[in-house]
Amino acid sequence: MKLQILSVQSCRRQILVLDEADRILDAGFKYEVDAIISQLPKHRQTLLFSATQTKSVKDLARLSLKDPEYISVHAESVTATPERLKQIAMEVPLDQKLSMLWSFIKSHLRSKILVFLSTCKQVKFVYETFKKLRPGIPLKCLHGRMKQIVRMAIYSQFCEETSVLFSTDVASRGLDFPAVDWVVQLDCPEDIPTYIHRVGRTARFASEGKSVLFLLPSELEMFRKLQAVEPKIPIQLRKANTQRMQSISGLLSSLLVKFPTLTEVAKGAFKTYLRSIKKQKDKEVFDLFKLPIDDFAASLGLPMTPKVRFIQQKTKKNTESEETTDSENNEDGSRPASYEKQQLESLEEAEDDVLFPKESSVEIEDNPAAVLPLKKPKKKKLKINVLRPIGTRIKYDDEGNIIPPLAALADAQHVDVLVRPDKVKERYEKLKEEMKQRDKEDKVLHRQRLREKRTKEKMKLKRWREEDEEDDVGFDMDETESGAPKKSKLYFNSDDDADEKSEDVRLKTDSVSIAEQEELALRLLNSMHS
Ligand SMILES: Nc1ncnc2c1ncn2[C@@H]1O[C@H](COP(=O)(O)OP(=O)(O)OP(=O)(O)O)[C@@H](O)[C@H]1O
Repeated sequence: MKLQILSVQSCRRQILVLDEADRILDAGFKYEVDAIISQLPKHRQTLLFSATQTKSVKDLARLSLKDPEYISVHAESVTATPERLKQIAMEVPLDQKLSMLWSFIKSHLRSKILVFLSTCKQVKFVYETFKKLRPGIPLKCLHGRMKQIVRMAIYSQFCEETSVLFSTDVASRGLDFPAVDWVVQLDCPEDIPTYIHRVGRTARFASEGKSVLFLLPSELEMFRKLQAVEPKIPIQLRKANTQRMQSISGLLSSLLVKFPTLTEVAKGAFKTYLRSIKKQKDKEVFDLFKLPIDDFAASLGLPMTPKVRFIQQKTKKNTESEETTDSENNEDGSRPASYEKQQLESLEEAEDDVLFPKESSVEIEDNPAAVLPLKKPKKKKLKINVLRPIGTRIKYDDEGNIIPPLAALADAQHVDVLVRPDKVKERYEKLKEEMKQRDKEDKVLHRQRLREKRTKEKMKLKRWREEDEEDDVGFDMDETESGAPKKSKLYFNSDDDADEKSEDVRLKTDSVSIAEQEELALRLLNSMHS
């Protein structure tokens, strides 16, 4: 909830109206309210509205009220909450909350449900994960980190559509959603007025509605406080039916693996929830150190419990305190009552600078910049321990005797035992001979391969030429223009040796051809004479 001063030029205005006056008058808006009042005439009418009106003289004195009159619309009402509202509280362990909420939504698919959570990151986490798990009803989310125009769009959608809206306390006051069937308070409200405003989102005017408040075992004091309110809040404590509950921690784990960005959202939800508990003023209800933190992290699907500085500091301090001297303890060995308080106070003072934004905003908002410390954390310097003993590594030989490392260099007396130069020389010679022999063998092998290759090539060439000659003999009997017979074609000319051979082949072929021709001519002549 934020208050924005648009213009304070109102000296002629006669009436000041403050809706949700108890909230507007609390410390968070002091600067803005004082600025507005300073611009208004002293003689004016001041109207304050709220379902949980402040009667604090201190608050009212700030407004310079003269003879204030308290008017209650429900003065005759026996209950502080709407008459048609059915209210129940359920004890649910922290690690079962999400599974319980999931099961609740799955069994109320035709209801319009408004779910309240403590922080923006929790809203984001539940909205993103449940959306991916597809419960069978439209889901929406609303929180203080959203722009006003987006918030208005979500508001309109939720007014019109049967759906589930996950929200922070940004929707706990002043918003008039029609026909909300259920208000689910997944996280315990900070105080009784917040409870009344939250449940007031249903059963409005003449309509009916139901609300359920999830309480951790450590938060049951809130139930007793609600019962003690006057006029009464008719709320009943019921046992959760865990048999009908569908556990979703496994599904959430799978989602986090599939969508790694969700892991960061889950970590944010985890941390901001713990921070919100730590920040609560009512320590009778909210006790951070009673929470099953590891189980809570696992229930969000996180594989490991994220580190939370203020819890670690507390745990560390507890461990250290166990080692303190008896002088700090009472005679019976117990710790003085003030000790724990002191520890917590000093811890809170130290953490507040680092963990909480010093904003006037009432909603617990997860400003990452506010979480970061202003000073850069100093990098841990690497220290080299020069006094560390060196050379203590033990080596064993084949027989299991200990060989000190670098013994040959460090201790000349044992050099002979460890390294024998004559043997080394002998070994080198042997290796050298072997290398030479292998080299020789390699050369021979290489030459042999070359020879084989060349022979193969020659053979191939010879075969081609022979084939070519055969072709010439069969089909190329024409003479050239000069009368000489055509030369056989030479396709490959890569080798001198091959050239000579081809010449022989060609000459032979030519001579046979002429002889045949002569023989043919003689036969013709003989046949003519005969
Ligand atoms: N006399 C009336 N006749 C018909 N409808 C009414 C009447 N009074 C209130 N309503 C309806 O009841 C609903 C709640 O009214 P309104 O928002 O003014 O309540 P409110 O006290 O300001 O609530 P809150 O501050 O808790 O949000 C509205 O939808 C409004 O139209």
